[in-house]
Amino acid sequence: METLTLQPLSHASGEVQIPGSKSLSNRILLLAALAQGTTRITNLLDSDDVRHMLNALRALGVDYELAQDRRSCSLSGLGQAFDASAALELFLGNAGTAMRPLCAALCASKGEFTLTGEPRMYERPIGDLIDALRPLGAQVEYLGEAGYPPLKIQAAGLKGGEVSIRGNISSQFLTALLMAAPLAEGDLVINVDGELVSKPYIDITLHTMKLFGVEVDNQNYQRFVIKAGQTYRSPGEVMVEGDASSASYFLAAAAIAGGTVRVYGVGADSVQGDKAFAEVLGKMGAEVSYGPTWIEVSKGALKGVDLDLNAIPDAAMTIATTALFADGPTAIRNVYNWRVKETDRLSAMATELRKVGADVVEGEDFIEITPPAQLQSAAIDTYDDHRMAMCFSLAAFGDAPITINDPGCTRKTFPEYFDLFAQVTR
Ligand SMILES: O=C(O)C1=C[C@@H](OP(=O)(O)O)[C@@H](O)[C@H](O)C1
Ligand SMILES: C=C(OP(=O)(O)O)C(=O)O
Repeated sequence: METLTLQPLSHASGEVQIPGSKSLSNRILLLAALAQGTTRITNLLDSDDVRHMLNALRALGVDYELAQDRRSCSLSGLGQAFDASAALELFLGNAGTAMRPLCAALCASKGEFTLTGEPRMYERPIGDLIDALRPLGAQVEYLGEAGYPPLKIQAAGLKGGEVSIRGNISSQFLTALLMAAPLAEGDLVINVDGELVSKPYIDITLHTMKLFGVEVDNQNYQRFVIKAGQTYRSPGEVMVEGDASSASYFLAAAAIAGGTVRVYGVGADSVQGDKAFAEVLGKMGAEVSYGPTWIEVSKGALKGVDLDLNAIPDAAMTIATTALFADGPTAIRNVYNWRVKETDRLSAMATELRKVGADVVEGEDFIEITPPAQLQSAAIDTYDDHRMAMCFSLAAFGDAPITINDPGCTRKTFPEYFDLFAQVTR
């Protein structure tokens, strides 16, 4: 296994151009494929999750040309749902933003599709989405455990109607249903059953659908109405915003170490909920300013916070390691679904924070972190979770070296992370 040892760091400053958003890249690619017309996409993310979407679209007969650096793409939309004459198997890695939305869009298409992925994908639930799709006519078979991929879809389109979907495990189920809705034969009414987690990701979905010409009547995130007769139409050119979750590591580095870091590509105008990460750093005591397309953070004396971070589950992981440098304990609450992401993130986070000396309470849906007087040197296991690798790079701001096991796992969303981190912390 590859490892990377970070010697103790004391400084972070500079400017970072943040690569494209995973959430936006995969939504834009899917809607561009379904839309009428050609879409020219710039600042596309080049990472495993996006490659899985691109490979699936190619197999589904979508024509596109990628630039050599894979960061811009010209894609000819089908102007309709997918239609495959031969049975297809699509491998989607561990990309939730590919598996869930493609599953719904394929149910609304024609053909026989088998959706596979990495072993961890087979432990990540999808049953709530399938339960919502079946009353609309979807024929889905679980090839392994019920409620989980791999799946076999015998697709013959979706009818309209009124359905309920549970939102307490992943917002991606609702996102998937929303994006497939215009492909259904009639009006679709979606009722959210119970709590909806990760709500800002629904805003990203509605924003992207609107960009492609589809209006959704959002009734307080509890009921969504999508009128039939709407078709996705290409807006022509689309630029993908920088990834707000990827920005969090650099902003946290500035808050911890001193100096000033400005990230470009994501700012006050961003549609991504994770732009609010910097506000959390502000509550911890950092100095924060926003421009339309940038965010800047400088050091303050950091104090612990006690916050519900359900709305920003990805960036919340960065708060967990930033908490190592606060004066006093930090609690991150209402993050049960950390358990069903790339790994069980509550358990992984607790285990690795203890290795550097923190005192940690792991609850069913929360984590409390009391920082040690001095961080200990440790080899951090990353559990094939890009965010474990990235957020533990911040532990190197203590006085002891930190080894990151399998740093290459950042390829899921941010292959060049450690190079950029080295530039900012040099
Ligand atoms: O829709 C999206 O793009 C995402 C939604 C979130 O997942 P959940 O809704 O499962 O929390 C987030 O953690 C994931 O990285 C991306
Ligand atoms: C949860 C994540 O990914 P996915 O899109 O696979 O759900 C993540 O990137 O932190």
